[in-house]
Amino acid sequence: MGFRCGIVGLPNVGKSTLFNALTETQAAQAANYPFCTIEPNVGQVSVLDERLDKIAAIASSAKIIPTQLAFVDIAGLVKGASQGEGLGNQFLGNIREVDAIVHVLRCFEDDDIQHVANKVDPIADAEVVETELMLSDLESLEKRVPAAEKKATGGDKEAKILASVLGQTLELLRDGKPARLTEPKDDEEQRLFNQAQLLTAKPVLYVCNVAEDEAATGNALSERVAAKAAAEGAQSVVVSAAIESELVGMEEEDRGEYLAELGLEESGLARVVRAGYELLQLQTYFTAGPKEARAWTFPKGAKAPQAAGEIHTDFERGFIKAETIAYEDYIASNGEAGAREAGKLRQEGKDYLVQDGDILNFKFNV
Ligand SMILES: Nc1ncnc2c1ncn2[C@@H]1O[C@H](COP(=O)(O)OP(=O)(O)OP(=O)(O)O)[C@@H](O)[C@H]1O
Ligand SMILES: [Mg+2]
Repeated sequence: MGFRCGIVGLPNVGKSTLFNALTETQAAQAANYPFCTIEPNVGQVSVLDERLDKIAAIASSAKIIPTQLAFVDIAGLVKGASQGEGLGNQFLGNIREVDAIVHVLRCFEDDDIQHVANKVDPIADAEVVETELMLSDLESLEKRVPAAEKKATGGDKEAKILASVLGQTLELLRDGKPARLTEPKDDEEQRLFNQAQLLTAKPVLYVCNVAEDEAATGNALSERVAAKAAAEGAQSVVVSAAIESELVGMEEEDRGEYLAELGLEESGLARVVRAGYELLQLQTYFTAGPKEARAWTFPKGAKAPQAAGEIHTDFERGFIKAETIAYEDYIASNGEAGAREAGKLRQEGKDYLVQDGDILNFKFNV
């Protein structure tokens, strides 16, 4: 099971256009009318990483397999969703299932494209969506906190911890602040907080969808979004979904030329994927051999057996050790044989904290 980023936002802001470009398919129907998307579409997106190409060149790998991140195109959310308005509850349910939120904000003017509030204002738009998510969390905690408090008076230890941490969250929400700002006191509080699966606890990336000629510079609207993101500990990127959807159909060469013409160094999608990866606190390790060089995703802070489990559950179950080469050492020693000679190939056990960029070879026995 992989990590999933849910693309959310008001209707008709460019979510499906972005999703299609991301997944390089026309799987999601992008059209100029609100509520065009009802069932969420899921797409796997490759995470580009130049380290993988370098490793593959050294190992003379026949195949290169990048790691992937899943994006989900969720239907547009409107005011009143928490009360079941629009396609309300279904949307909130879809959002609950993702690990991070990619919030698309319309930052382009175009009289031909209808805006549900008839005005382009990304800050107001962002607040509409956030308010719905906060109301949904608030409603759920208004029930759960008193229930936990009642159980706690009966002597239930876990309920006591739950009441303490979610009580703090409830105060924040009543103050109009997202659950994400909760500060659990210890690991146990953190665990129970995570288990509560609140919508506003999820990390957020704002995608400012600008007009084609503003993709390189952003505009006054995207600057306001950037300021909002900074104040909330969220992130933001400037992308023109219109450009991205044009890039998809192009040959590699034309693509480079077109990007240069627009004053862009790389496609906005690469930045969205990278930001999504960071948002989820994900890191990458590699496996390399003549058959293939492959990147694998693991959550930051994972130990060797858990990272091995990303390849196969048997690797985790029967884990013996991991032969490990740090990325810089692998490059400097020109591959595994050189690293071994230079004493840079380490034998690591089950408590090893896997580092971003590690080249690993797992020994296991089942
Ligand atoms: N940067 C942009 N500049 C101009 N037009 C754009 C831009 N991004 C998207 N559009 C146009 O806006 C319209 C709506 O896009 P899209 O269908 O992707 O919205 P959506 O957010 O998925 O809507 P819904 O919530 O209804 O599913 C489309 O006509 C699309 O071509
Ligand atoms: Mg859509």
